[in-house]
Amino acid sequence: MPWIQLTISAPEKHAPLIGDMLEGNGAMAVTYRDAQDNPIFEPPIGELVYWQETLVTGLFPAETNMQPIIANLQKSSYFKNGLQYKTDQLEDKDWEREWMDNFHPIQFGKRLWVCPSWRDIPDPSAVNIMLDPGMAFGTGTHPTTALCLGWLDGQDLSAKTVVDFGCGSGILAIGALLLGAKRAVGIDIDQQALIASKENAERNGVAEQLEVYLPANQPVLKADVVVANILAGPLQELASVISDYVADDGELVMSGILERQIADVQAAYAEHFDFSPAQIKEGWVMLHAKRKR
Ligand SMILES: C[S@@+](CC[C@H](N)C(=O)[O-])C[C@H]1O[C@@H](n2cnc3c(N)ncnc32)[C@H](O)[C@@H]1O
Repeated sequence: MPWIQLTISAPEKHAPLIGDMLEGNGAMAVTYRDAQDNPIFEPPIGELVYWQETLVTGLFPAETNMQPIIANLQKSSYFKNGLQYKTDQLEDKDWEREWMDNFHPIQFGKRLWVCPSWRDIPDPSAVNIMLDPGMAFGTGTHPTTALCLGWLDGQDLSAKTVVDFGCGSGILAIGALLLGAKRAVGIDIDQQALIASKENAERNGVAEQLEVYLPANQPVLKADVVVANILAGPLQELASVISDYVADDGELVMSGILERQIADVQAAYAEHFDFSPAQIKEGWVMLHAKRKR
């Protein structure tokens, strides 16, 4: 399927919100790059802090009418000095190549590395997730995935059962299995994500321990750890479904939340969960909670 790629130059601190706006307008995937390393726009006249700009790129299906989306962005107060944007038509193979060029091994916490399957492993003695995200979300480059991986890295997951709600590429479920979990269940509304998760699990030798499901078929079970990196809206709508997966002494980790959405998400879970202080990275939030006793 060919794609339209919309690339916007945004102030670094607003980049997550711009990415959120692109997703809210139908982007299938959003990536972030430092504008200094990837200059494609002329610096605005008189603008001395160009290096603080981030290139936010949204990938849209080819049939998308981009004009209303661009008009919406132009109205936003983030672009009071003018919206700098560029659209390109992309074939699947170009998108894949773009990912491949921009995706390098990254370390999370003390033990965990995410390594693109086509690159060399920097530290063979580490816990290495070999990953090829395909069209599914989840390479570790997004702050929400990074926050969840960092949390998983700090846990003793030996023999634990983990539910990865919104599994995308399977990165969190596979990371948990490689860190010692005995069983992981990935759930996603996107069939491509389930395929990518299974392929990545094979690549990492943990396919037998990972089951994947569409929500319509999701199993009934209690998990020691539930990670849900989806957006604040679905986290609130699915509060009872997600809560039901958490065992009595289990833990819940949620991300995909913006700072201004913390209170609403916590309120949806407050009856049954006690929250630790929020962890924040580049405007994105990870919430950790334990079931109330
Ligand atoms: C932000 S990505 C997270 C992927 C991966 N877990 C990670 O941490 O990088 C969110 C994923 O949740 C899925 N998703 C969105 N809404 C969902 C829902 N209501 N139920 C299940 N999955 C959902 C999307 O298809 C997407 O793959």
